[in-house]
Amino acid sequence: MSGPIIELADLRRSFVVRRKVGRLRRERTEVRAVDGISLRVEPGESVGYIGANGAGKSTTIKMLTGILVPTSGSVRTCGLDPVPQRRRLAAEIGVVFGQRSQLWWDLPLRDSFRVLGALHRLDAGVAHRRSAELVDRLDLERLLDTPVRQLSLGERMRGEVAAALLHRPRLLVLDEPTIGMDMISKERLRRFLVEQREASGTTLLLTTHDMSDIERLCDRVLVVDRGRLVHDGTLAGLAETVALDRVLVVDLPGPHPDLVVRDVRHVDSELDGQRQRLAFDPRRTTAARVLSDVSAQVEVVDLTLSEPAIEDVVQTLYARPTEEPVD
Ligand SMILES: Nc1ncnc2c1ncn2[C@@H]1O[C@H](COP(=O)(O)OP(=O)(O)OP(=O)(O)O)[C@@H](O)[C@H]1O
Repeated sequence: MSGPIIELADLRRSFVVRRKVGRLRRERTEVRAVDGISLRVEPGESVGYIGANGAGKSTTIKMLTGILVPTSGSVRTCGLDPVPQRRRLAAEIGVVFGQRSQLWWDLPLRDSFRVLGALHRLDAGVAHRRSAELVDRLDLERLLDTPVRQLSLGERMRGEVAAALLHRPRLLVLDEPTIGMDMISKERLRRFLVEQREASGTTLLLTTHDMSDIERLCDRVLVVDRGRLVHDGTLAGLAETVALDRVLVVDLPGPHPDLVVRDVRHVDSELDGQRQRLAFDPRRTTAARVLSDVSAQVEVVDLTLSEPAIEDVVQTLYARPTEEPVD
């Protein structure tokens, strides 16, 4: 099938909530969770869908996966109307929710894969071959007989991703896939997703609060604010629009006065200057140049480079007074 994988046109979803006003009165208020979003995602794209808490990300995902009916506008996923064609859509998409499991808590992973294969009506031989391949690639072999509730978060998420890919969906939707995971588990999962995309051309749509997920996985970033799309472009384009400083943290062998480096703002020092934070605008200089200038003054024993948090990027974007929604 050709055509876009996701197509939203003026999509809206409101909720009526009852808010307490004063001590006794309750007032009905309309929350516009998604407020007129239009976009297309083409096959093979990898798209990050980001925004602050309550921006409308999950509501959008629920509509494009058929969990929630839109108030108005249209949504097509893999050419299908998600709610009425939910069963057909299930064959085309895989969904992973970081905070919710699609696996059976008391069953070993192996059995969950069997049940899912049957639900997708896969031939037993095909299901076995596919799960064996995913088990191998996601390093799940030694965990197959462990009940899901006994798995660590990172292990369970690898199981979730395998489960979501068992039927070879064209679109994989990941809602906060790395939330709560340690660095090594996050990196492992990201590497797998990059490989998956290269090998199978799976389209990825993910929401995350972790900038590194976007950096490693997405070539396009959509930013949503109060139900409206406020950025659609590359991460580099977003960084340029927002122009947030990056921060280089350097550890020195001993106490040291505050460093003075060109194109750098000294943020703070700890331990009598043994650790110093240096902020720089990536459009004016690079981490390599800052490091080289610091090394010319003093030995650097360790360093880390921190990226702006998604919350900061998004907040700065909203704070721009001339910003108009793109749709
Ligand atoms: N079932 C519901 N009933 C009432 N209000 C809802 C419902 N679901 C979502 N909302 C409201 O809609 C808005 C958008 O919520 P949504 O969960 O889509 O945000 P989000 O961007 O996914 O946030 P987070 O990053 O915190 O997951 C919020 O104000 C939320 O309170």
